[in-house]
Amino acid sequence: MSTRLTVPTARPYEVVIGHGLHADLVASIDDSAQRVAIVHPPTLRHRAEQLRVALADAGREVHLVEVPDGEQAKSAAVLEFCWRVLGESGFTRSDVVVGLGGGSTTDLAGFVAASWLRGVRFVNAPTTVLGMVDAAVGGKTGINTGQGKNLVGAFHEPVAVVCDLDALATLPAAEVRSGLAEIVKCGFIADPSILELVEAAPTAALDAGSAVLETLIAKGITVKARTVAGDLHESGGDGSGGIGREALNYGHTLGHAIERHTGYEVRHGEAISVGMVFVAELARRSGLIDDSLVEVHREMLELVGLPTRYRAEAWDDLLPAMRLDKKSRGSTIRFVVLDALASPRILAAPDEDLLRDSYRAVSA
Ligand SMILES: NC(=O)c1ccc[n+]([C@@H]2O[C@H](COP(=O)([O-])OP(=O)(O)OC[C@H]3O[C@@H](n4cnc5c(N)ncnc54)[C@H](O)[C@@H]3O)[C@@H](O)[C@H]2O)c1
Ligand SMILES: O=C(O)C(=O)C[C@@H](O)[C@H](O)[C@H](O)COP(=O)(O)O
Ligand SMILES: [Zn+2]
Repeated sequence: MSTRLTVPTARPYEVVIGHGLHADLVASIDDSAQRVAIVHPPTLRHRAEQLRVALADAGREVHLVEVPDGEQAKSAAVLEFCWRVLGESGFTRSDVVVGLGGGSTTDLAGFVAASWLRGVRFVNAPTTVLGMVDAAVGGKTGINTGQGKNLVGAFHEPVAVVCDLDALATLPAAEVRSGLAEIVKCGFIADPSILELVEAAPTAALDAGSAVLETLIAKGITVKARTVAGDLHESGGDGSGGIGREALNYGHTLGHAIERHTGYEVRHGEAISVGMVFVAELARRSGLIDDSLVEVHREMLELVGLPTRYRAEAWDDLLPAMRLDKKSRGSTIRFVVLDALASPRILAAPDEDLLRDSYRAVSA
C-alpha cells in the first residue's frame, strides 16, 4: 500500500510514499529518456547499483555518479565533477538525473539538473527522513559556498519523488531524529496535529519502521506540498495574507549559521532545532507569544532528543552569518516567528539587544 500526494504547482508532480517502491522509481523515468545519471553517496552504492540494473534492463544507458557523503557533496567542485560526467556521456535535454540519497545529495542532484543545458528533468529518491519530508519536495536545489549555506542554487522542481520507506531500515538513529526536527517544524508552523502525535508517541516517532513515523512523514510532506504550491519562488505568499514559503524557513536563520559555524559537523535538523527555540524566545521578547508556547518548543524538541542549546561564545560569529541569510533585504535581517501556534509571520530588523538576549536563552 502506498500513499500518493500531488504537489499542485504549475507543473504538478507526484510524491509516492510506501514500502517496496523500486518498480515505481523505475517507472517514474519514461521512455523519452535515453540516458539516466544516478547521483548518490558511497553509502547508497548498493541501492544505486540495483537501480542501475533495473534501468539498464528497461533499455536505458545508465551512469552512476558517486559523490562525497553528506554536506561535502554540496560544493562547486562536486558540481563541476557532475557536469563533467554529464558532458562526457553526451547527456541531452531529454535525459534524466536521479537524486538518490539524503537531502545533501538531492540538493546537489537537483542543481546539477537545473544547471545542465539550462535545465533537464530530475527524479528524487530520498533515503532519509529529512530528505523525504522536506528536501526532495519543492524544488529548492543548490550548494554551499565558503560564506554560507545554500548560497548558490535554483528553483527547479523534480518530475517525481519516490519515498521508499524500506530505505530507512539502514538509517542511523541520529539521522531519523534530525529528520524529525523538520516534521516538528511543520507542526509549529502549520499542523499542530503533528505535535500531538509526537507527544503521544515519541518512541515510535523515532522508530524508522513504525506506522507513526510513516504518518508523520505523510503529514510533513502535505504541509510542504501545500506551502510551496502557493509560493514556489518564495516571493512572499499567495495573496491570502500568509507569508508563503518563507514559513518553511522557521528556525533556519540561526540554524544555518550554526551549521556553518561547526563546519557542517552538526546535522541540519539538530541546528534548526536550536534555531526554532531561538525564534520562539525572540517572538516572546517581541510580545508575540507567551512563555508557555516557548516551553512547548523546548519540551517537544527535547522529548525526541533534539538539542535546544548552542555554544555561548559563538554569538559574534553567528550574527554576521545570519545577516547573509536569503530572507535578508539590504541591511534588514528578517526572521520567521510565530504570533500563535500555526500562525507564522515575519519579524524584520529586531533590535540587536533583543537578538543577543534571545540567544542567551539558548546558549550553553
Ligand atoms: N531543498 C530543500 O528544500 C531542503 C530542505 C531541507 C533540508 N535540505 C538540505 O538537506 C540536507 C540534509 O539532508 P539529510 O539530513 O538527509 O542529510 P544527508 O543527505 O547529509 O544524509 C545524512 C547521512 O545519512 C546517510 N544516509 C542517507 N541515506 C541513508 C540510508 N538510507 N541508510 C544509511 N545512511 C544513509 C548519508 O550518507 C549521510 O551520511 C542539508 O544540506 C539541508 O540544507 C534541503
Ligand atoms: O523549502 C523551503 O522553502 C525551506 O525553507 C525548507 C528548509 O527546510 C530547507 O532547509 C531549505 O533548504 C532552506 O532553504 P534556504 O532558502 O534557507 O537555503
Ligand atoms: Zn531545513
